[in-house]
This record gives sequence, C-alpha cells and structure tokens, in this order.
Amino acid sequence: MSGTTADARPARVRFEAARVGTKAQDWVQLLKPRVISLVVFTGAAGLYMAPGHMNPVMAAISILCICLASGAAGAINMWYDRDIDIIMQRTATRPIPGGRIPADETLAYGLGLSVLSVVLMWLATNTLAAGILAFSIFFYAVIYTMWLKRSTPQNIVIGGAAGAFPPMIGWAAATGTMNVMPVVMFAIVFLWTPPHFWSLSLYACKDYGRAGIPMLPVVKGARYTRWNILAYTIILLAVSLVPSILHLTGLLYTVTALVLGLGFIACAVRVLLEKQDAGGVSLAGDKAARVSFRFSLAYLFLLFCGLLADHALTWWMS
Ligand code: HEM
Ligand SMILES: CC(C)=CCC/C(C)=C/CC/C(C)=C/COP(=O)(O)OP(=O)(O)O
Repeated sequence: MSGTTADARPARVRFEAARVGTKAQDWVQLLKPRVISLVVFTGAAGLYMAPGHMNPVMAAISILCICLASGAAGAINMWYDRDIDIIMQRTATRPIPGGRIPADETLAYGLGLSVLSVVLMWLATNTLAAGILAFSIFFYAVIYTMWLKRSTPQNIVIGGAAGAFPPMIGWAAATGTMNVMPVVMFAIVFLWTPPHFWSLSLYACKDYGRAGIPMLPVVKGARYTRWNILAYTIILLAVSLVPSILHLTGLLYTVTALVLGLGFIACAVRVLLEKQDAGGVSLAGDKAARVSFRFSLAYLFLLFCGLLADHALTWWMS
C-alpha cells in the first residue's frame, strides 16, 4: 500500500475515485444533475400549463428554485445513503464513497441549498409554492430516504410522490392556487415512478440485495416485479388519458399519450416475456428491463412535451 494512511476501500473504488472528474464536478454530481433535468422539466411544464402570464424573471427564479431543491434533496440522500452507496457497484464511485467530498460538508451543502431554495421561492412567488417545495424536499430526504427506502418494498410507490410534486410547484408558483390539471400531472409522474424504477431494479437487484435494501425484486422476486411493472404501465396509460377525458387537452395530447402509453406497455410485456429462469431472473442479460428503463425516461419527457405542444396549439388557434 502506498502512503501512510490505510485506505480500506476496494481497489476498484480507489481507482475510480482517482479517475473521476474535478472537485467542481463532484459538487455537481452530489445534486444528481441528470435526474434534476427531468424533474425541472416537469416543474417548468406545470408552470407553463398554468393560466395567466407569469413574469419571465419570476418564472426563471421559480424553475431555479425547483432545480436547487431537487439537488439539495439529492445531496441529503447521498449523505444519508453513504453506508450503502459504498457497497453498491452503481453508486460506489459517488463523491462520498469515492472519498472525494466529506460527508459532513455534503450535509451542510444539502441543508444550505434546501433553505436557499425555499426562502427564494417564498420571496419570489408565494407561500403555497414554497410550502410544497419544502414538503417535497422533506418527503424525498426524510420520508423516502431515511424511512421507506430501507423498510418496505413499497418504498418507491409511496416515496415516488416526492418526485411527482414539481408540476404542482410550478403551477402554484404561477398562480398561488391549485387545480385539477397539476394534480393529474402529479398522478402521472407518481404512477410512472414504479415502472421507471422497477425496470432498473431488475438489473440492479444483486446490488440492492447486497446492501440489504428491500427493493421489490429482492423481497418478492423478479417475476412478481415484472407483473407489477406491467400493471403500473396499464394504469399509467389510463390516468394519462384523464386530461383528454376532462377536455383539459386536445387531440395532439391524446394521440401522444396513447402512442407513448402503448409503447410503454409493449416494453413491459417484453420484460414479462423475456427468457428467464423459474424465479423470473433474466437469462438474457436483462435486455428488456434495460430498454424499459430507457423508454421510461423518453416516455415522461415526450408525454410532457405533448402536453406543452397541445397547450401551445390551443392557445395559437384561439
Ligand atoms: C422515488 C422515486 C424514484 C426513484 C427511486 C428513482 C430511481 C432512479 C435510479 C436508481 C436511477 C439510476 C441513477 C443512477 O444510476 O445513478 C434513476 C435514474 C433516473 N431517474 Fe429516477 N427515480 C425516481 C424518480 C424519478 C423522477 C420523479 C424523475 C424525473 C421526473 C426521475 C428521473 C430520472 C432520470 C432522468 C434518470 C437518469 C439519470 C442518468 O442518466 O444518470 N426519477 N432513477
Ligand atoms: C422538488 C424536489 C425536492 C424534488 C425531488 C425530486 C427527486 C430528487 C426525486 C427522486 C429521484 C431519485 C433519483 C430517486 C432515487 O433515489 P435512490 O436513493 O433510491 O437512488 P440511488 O440509489 O441512485 O441513490
């Protein structure tokens, strides 16, 4: 061993830690930037769908606050999960387990950004938006991360609410009120989260098992998880059509929701039918689950694009 201090981390983790980016990139990585991009997009969509005209500077500040809050919650999640992140291959090279950023600084960073985002949202918009924003941080960092994640296989079904609030926050920031449309947008993201995450959990199952996290395939098995993914994609398709049924959206959105929903169901059926052993464990390298996970990301992005385009078209034709 080189140097004077003993380093108990596995060789692969030490190698990765030395290889990964700069200090600034590490601070950004703590915020889970790629997840934020989609979270912020759904928040901006909620803001855009709201009636009336919001001052563009206020709109930009509101979106920045959602971005900061989501990142802050991600940093607190990484602080709390540092003991399991070092065990799981997918997360072992994150800034804390990689030994590049101290845990206490990460916590201070997460708490600082949380306060900043909520106070800024409150000053720039209204109490309702700031209140839901604060509740979202609390729900993800405390309810999901510190409680549900380690205690029940339904962790992400309930915990998924945290990531579903941004459209409501965007709407509240623009109007100071709540309505059916943002609640339906919440429901869409809420029901999207299980097939999104369970697709990934099918091929990350060993990691979660080793870390002792009771994710659905670890506790109930891969076959049960496959059926659940299919069930949620079917419910998701039905709920995604609620805006059409309530005449809140037009034909463009309806067609988008139908095509994407059927595509997601097709992915889920492939996950269900993939070559597997008696326990439902894939014999095909979890190819179908990997496709389903990637499709889930495209699905949510494109569905919300459909909402925005439909809204813009309705406005343009009126
Ligand atoms: C409790 C709810 C959720 C759970 C448990 C969850 C879980 C995960 C996990 C474990 C990953 C892989 C991350 C990695 O490899 O580092 C992931 C990726 C991702 N998630 Fe989720 N997710 C949830 C909700 C959401 C929400 C609400 C959004 C956005 C609206 C979202 C957007 C994304 C994106 C964009 C990625 C890809 C990140 C990348 O490419 O690195 N997730 N999710
Ligand atoms: C406005 C606001 C506060 C929004 C919160 C949005 C948000 C961050 C949602 C959760 C997204 C996510 C990556 C969960 C995975 O956590 P995990 O701990 O299961 O995944 P990991 O194992 O990759 O850390």
